[in-house]
Amino acid sequence: MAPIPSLKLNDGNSIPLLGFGTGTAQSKRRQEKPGFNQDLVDILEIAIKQGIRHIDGAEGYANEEEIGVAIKESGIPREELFITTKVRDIRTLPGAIDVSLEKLQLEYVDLYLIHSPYGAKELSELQTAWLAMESIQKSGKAKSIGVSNHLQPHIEAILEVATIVPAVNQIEFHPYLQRGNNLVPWLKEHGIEVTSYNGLTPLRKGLGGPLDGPLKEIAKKYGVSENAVLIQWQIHQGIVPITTSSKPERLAEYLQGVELKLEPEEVEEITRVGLTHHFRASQLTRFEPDDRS
Ligand SMILES: NC(=O)c1ccc[n+]([C@@H]2O[C@H](COP(=O)([O-])OP(=O)(O)OC[C@H]3O[C@@H](n4cnc5c(N)ncnc54)[C@H](O)[C@@H]3O)[C@@H](O)[C@H]2O)c1
Ligand SMILES: OCCc1c[nH]c2ccccc12
Repeated sequence: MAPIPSLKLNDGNSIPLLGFGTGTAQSKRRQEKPGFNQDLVDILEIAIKQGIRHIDGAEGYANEEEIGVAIKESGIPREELFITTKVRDIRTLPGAIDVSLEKLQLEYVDLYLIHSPYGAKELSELQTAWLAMESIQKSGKAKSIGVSNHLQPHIEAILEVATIVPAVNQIEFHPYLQRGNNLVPWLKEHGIEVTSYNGLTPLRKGLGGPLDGPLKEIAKKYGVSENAVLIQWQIHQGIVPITTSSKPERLAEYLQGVELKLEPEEVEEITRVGLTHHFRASQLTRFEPDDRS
């Protein structure tokens, strides 16, 4: 399979168009079987063998050690991988990166994110945190720096003091959460790329909603899975989906989504139908819950 294409970030670095998430699919497993998560190492190794090069981790997922082992065991040269981690508590910056790098057994991460703005009581705390993030990038411990779950006011506060514009904002994004179509264009105008999570919500908690029919039809037309269609729907808009699975066959479906070509009318139909509803995956009450993941 051809290498997964990349998107250029505002600092000149490139981010592969599909990321493998380590935060949610494995959380149930962690509760059932605490301790070193060999299942995560195994699926990461499979994902890397299948061509995935972008891994999304976080201090808060408590699995950086496993990611480090999988990277070492994959045998893939470090510079061919794109590794993200996130700081959980901004008050631990800039030292937190050293702890993460030690667990990951890495000299640097490709992308370091502030996991959430909500740990800050005042916007000034976010500004202080951002300056610490800048010092981390300057030290070479993170090639790129960014944020996650930040809304426009959070980023506006950061931009007031920034000498480095965040490269990325990682947010929940799917047809049923397009944020009134405002946040993504605003981020792009400011040179900030978007990586998305919960992108498969219409096929999970949103199952039973108005997108069921269109997704099924489009997937049938191209002989791919519906999640491939949703992945391409994001990539088509210049968004980098972060998704995951513990099932290798699903990873293969996701990869088909990277290569899929959709007609502009198909992308628009998903956008239009998705905009008829608005909810976060975590707060869904409208459709029948789906727990097949
Ligand atoms: N920054 C943040 O605050 C934040 C929050 C949540 C997730 N994340 C990141 O994003 C990653 C992906 O998040 P996600 O797991 O919610 O993403 P997702 O919406 O892509 O869902 C992936 C899950 O859907 C399941 N799935 C795939 N196809 C399905 C189908 N047809 N029917 C039913 N289930 C199906 C998979 O097995 C997997 O468990 C996480 O692992 C984490 O790395 C970040
Ligand atoms: O990324 C998953 C959701 C999330 C946001 N902040 C966190 C901190 C620790 C663990 C998970 C999260």
